[in-house]
Amino acid sequence: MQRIQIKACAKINLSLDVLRRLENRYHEVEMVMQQILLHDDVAVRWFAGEHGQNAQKEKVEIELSTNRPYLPRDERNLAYKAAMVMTDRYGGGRSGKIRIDIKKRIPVAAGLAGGSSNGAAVIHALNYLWQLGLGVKELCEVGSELGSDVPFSIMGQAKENTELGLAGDPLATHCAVARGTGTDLEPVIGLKSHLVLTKPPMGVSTAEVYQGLEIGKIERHPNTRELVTALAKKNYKIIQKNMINVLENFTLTRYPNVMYTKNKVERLFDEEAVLMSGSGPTIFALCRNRSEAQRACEELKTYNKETFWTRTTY
Ligand SMILES: C[C@@](CO)(OP(=O)(O)O)[C@H](O)COP(=O)(O)OP(=O)(O)OC[C@H]1O[C@@H](n2ccc(N)nc2=O)[C@H](O)[C@@H]1O
Ligand SMILES: Nc1ncnc2c1ncn2[C@@H]1O[C@H](COP(=O)(O)OP(=O)(O)O)[C@@H](O)[C@H]1O
Repeated sequence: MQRIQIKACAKINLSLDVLRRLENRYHEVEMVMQQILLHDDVAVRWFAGEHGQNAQKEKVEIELSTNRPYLPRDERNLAYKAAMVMTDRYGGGRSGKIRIDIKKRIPVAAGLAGGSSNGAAVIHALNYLWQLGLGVKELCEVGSELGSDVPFSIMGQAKENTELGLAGDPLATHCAVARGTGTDLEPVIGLKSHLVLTKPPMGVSTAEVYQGLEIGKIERHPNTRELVTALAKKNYKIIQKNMINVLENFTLTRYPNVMYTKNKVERLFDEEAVLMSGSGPTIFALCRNRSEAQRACEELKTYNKETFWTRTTY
């Protein structure tokens, strides 16, 4: 039996712009995605079965466990689905069992790509355990079959999980500009910051938010180029000025709980350093140091149980 454990990190969107609705009901976006240290632990074991003639008859079995009993443990789980996609593509001639154990910390349906990070981790794990020798570009291509956020998770995990041997790959990065449907990724210099994240006790459907968005009525768009330059120059004033998420207005208006949380966080911080991540409902704030993040976390925990202090990865 061979085993690897992967740090499946969450992401935040430092900016999120929607440019247009596409014919396939997806949307063309332009966003800056940043990996954060808050992570799930994804352990993957490969029990090789018999080789030779028997291998033809046997196939690859997949088994999954998680500490969140309400999550599916079959192909509806992105980690399980990732194992299926990898088996379809690269499992030919192999027989045995893939055992996936997920210890979740990242809140679910939160705008933090928790599920995507689990899928990405399984793709990395099987590339490693099966010694496929695939680079980040090829792994991202597999990941894009699972979801729009999966390729970024693959790039981030390649940087953070050095034991995978891919940290030097040109596409391994903590931060990227995402274009197209979110899978066309350009590595950029990221943000070094402590953070507090807080999620009201509800989930948000990404599809509902995109479908509900009225693109013509968006009032403020982020300037992605300006944001990328500001990140490279560590110009926090300009970074904060461009921390705009065009999905925020829809989620805040539709869910008063999220609006309430955002107002609470804004009262603790400079308003410009506070933003909703992805389609929500998690609200994050940039903090000056760890103790500020810890203090804010204590305070916000009294409103939302799912409140964390963490930092970006860099
Ligand atoms: C909004 C973002 C920002 O990073 O993240 P989350 O809030 O989900 O974390 C992403 O664009 C979400 O990525 P992800 O959650 O992987 O989306 P997918 O599974 O690919 O798609 C879910 C649904 O969202 C809508 N969708 C997604 C991506 C996109 N560019 N346009 C869309 O309209 C589609 O309706 C799709 O059916
Ligand atoms: N491994 C997983 N972890 C979390 N959610 C998962 C997983 N697999 C499938 N899901 C499903 O995906 C949906 C979105 O999950 P998640 O990735 O946490 O949200 P978001 O994209 O908003 O960050 C949830 O409704 C959940 O049931």
